[in-house]
Amino acid sequence: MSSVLRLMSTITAPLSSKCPSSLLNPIRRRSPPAAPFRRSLVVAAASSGFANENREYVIVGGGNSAGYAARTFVEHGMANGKLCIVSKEAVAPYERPALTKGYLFPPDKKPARLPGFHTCVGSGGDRQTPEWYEEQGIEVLYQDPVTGLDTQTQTLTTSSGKLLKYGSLIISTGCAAVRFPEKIGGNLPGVHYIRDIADADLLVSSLEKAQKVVVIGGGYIGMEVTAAAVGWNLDTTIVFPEDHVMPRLFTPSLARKYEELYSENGIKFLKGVKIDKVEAGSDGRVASVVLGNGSIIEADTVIVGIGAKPVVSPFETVGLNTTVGGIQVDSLFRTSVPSIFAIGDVAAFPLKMYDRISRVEHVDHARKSAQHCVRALLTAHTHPYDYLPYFYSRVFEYEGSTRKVWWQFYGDNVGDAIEVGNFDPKIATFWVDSESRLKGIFLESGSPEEFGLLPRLARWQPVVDKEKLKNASSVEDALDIATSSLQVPL
Ligand SMILES: Cc1cc2nc3c(=O)[nH]c(=O)nc-3n(C[C@H](O)[C@H](O)[C@H](O)COP(=O)(O)OP(=O)(O)OC[C@H]3O[C@@H](n4cnc5c(N)ncnc54)[C@H](O)[C@@H]3O)c2cc1C
Ligand SMILES: NC(=O)c1ccc[n+]([C@@H]2O[C@H](COP(=O)([O-])OP(=O)(O)OC[C@H]3O[C@@H](n4cnc5c(N)ncnc54)[C@H](O)[C@@H]3O)[C@@H](O)[C@H]2O)c1
Ligand SMILES: O=C1O[C@H]([C@@H](O)CO)C(O)=C1O
Repeated sequence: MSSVLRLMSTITAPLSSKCPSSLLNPIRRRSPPAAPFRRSLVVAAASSGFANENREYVIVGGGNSAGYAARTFVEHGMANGKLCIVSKEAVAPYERPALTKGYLFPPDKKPARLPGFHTCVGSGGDRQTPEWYEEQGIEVLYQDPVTGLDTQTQTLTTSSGKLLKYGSLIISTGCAAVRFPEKIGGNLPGVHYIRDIADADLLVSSLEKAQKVVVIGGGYIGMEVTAAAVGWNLDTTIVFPEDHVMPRLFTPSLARKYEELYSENGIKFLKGVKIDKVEAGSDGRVASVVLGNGSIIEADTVIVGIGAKPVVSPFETVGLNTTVGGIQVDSLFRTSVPSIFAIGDVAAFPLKMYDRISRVEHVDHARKSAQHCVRALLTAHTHPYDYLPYFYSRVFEYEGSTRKVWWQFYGDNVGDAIEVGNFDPKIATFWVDSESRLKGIFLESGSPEEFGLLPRLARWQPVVDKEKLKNASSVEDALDIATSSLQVPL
């Protein structure tokens, strides 16, 4: 599998070959969504609030992108009495990244709790508490997932039996954790998956009495939760099938630096192994993990982070294109059905810079796609979404930790990888293609100024001297070499 495919968990169809013409020429194909209907609903909403069943704008999903979409509706003065959010969760939208970071700090290190991290605090915006939604006149239906959609009558059905008629619909249902099947112990008490705050609460209650933890999966969740378990002083083992952590993004050499740091913190690694099953003890709770090679690891708590899949149900049956994995949209987040949009993790969108259709399962895209979609919907602007991929992580952040880790990555991890620095604490990797263009940059422990260079470099893709970069004396030197190749002012 190419590294491009691995990095994005994406569909990598070149736009020109596989994208339907509606995606390539969205503006010619369709007029702005359902404008006359929208106007009639404004009148209905203004005169009767939410008493009647018509909602002008409905967002399905109460996660990261929903919170940012709500903020954008408010900024345009289009929320009050017009916007409804239908959520499966019991709480208002929050910054999901906190769940495997501040939320898992040990009890004596001031763990993050709501209302502290409601959107949009992660990007310096307002803390949108449930009261904020009320004050803005936004209707939020909690714990009432959407179960059906009729596109002819523009009506949603919820699990409690509500019928919600919409003018424009934004689908922001995100992803769900991939689970192990029940028959191999995937649902045993003490086996955890982390997607939402209810999952994180369950995990914390297990960690409070845990001694032996096994983390399955060497991706984002695996790396962040394993580091969190160190803060709780738990006997922790991480198990995954590949030969190094973060295989979709890290080079083997970069991964080794993080693995060494984790080992110094007492974490044990079992690499290149598959899981056979998870077994219960006499009390019915998880007691061990059986590996494909027959060995058994004792565990009272197991955390599974083996990937996520887009939540397309119940929308896959109503004519939306879900053959690409998520819900396919154009550069303004319009689906193939008029007046229906999709944003965030669930949306398969044209990644203009690299000329392919992608899904991105990271919060920066969740935020930006929400803002872009709502602005396009409300102002009828037609600028195509032109996203620069940005991923990051932070671990060992809690007070008293001996070594904090924080990295950022921008761009595309294709071409030759050139590593600079010794992880003391900085290290950088530059991905350079066959035409010597800088395509992607990873930086650990940079200063704010250094991190600030990354998006500009990844966006402008300067032609760099690979030999000079390889011989750079430090991360600072390498960044100087790369930025001096930029043809545009910084
Ligand atoms: C534990 C964790 C840590 C993360 N950390 C980072 C990080 O450090 N950096 C980073 O860049 N990204 C991170 N991510 C990824 C980031 O959180 C997601 O990309 C982002 O949350 C996507 O936003 P979204 O709105 O598309 O989906 P979500 O935030 O997942 O929201 C989807 C919402 O839809 C709801 N829903 C689903 N189905 C229905 C239905 N039928 N009816 C009603 N509601 C429904 C869900 O309950 C949820 O509330 C993390 C993800 C997780 C799980
Ligand atoms: N900092 C961040 O951006 C961040 C942090 C946490 C979560 N997330 C998001 O949450 C979602 C889930 O994260 P994740 O870490 O589960 O996914 P991931 O794709 O990052 O990693 C999955 C890992 O599980 C392993 N794996 C797959 N199948 C397995 C199996 N059968 N047995 C054992 N291991 C197996 C893979 O080898 C891989 O290392 C993703 O969308 C991710 O982007 C992001
Ligand atoms: O983007 C983020 O938002 C939360 C937190 O900053 C909110 O306070 C978090 O941990 C992130 O990485």
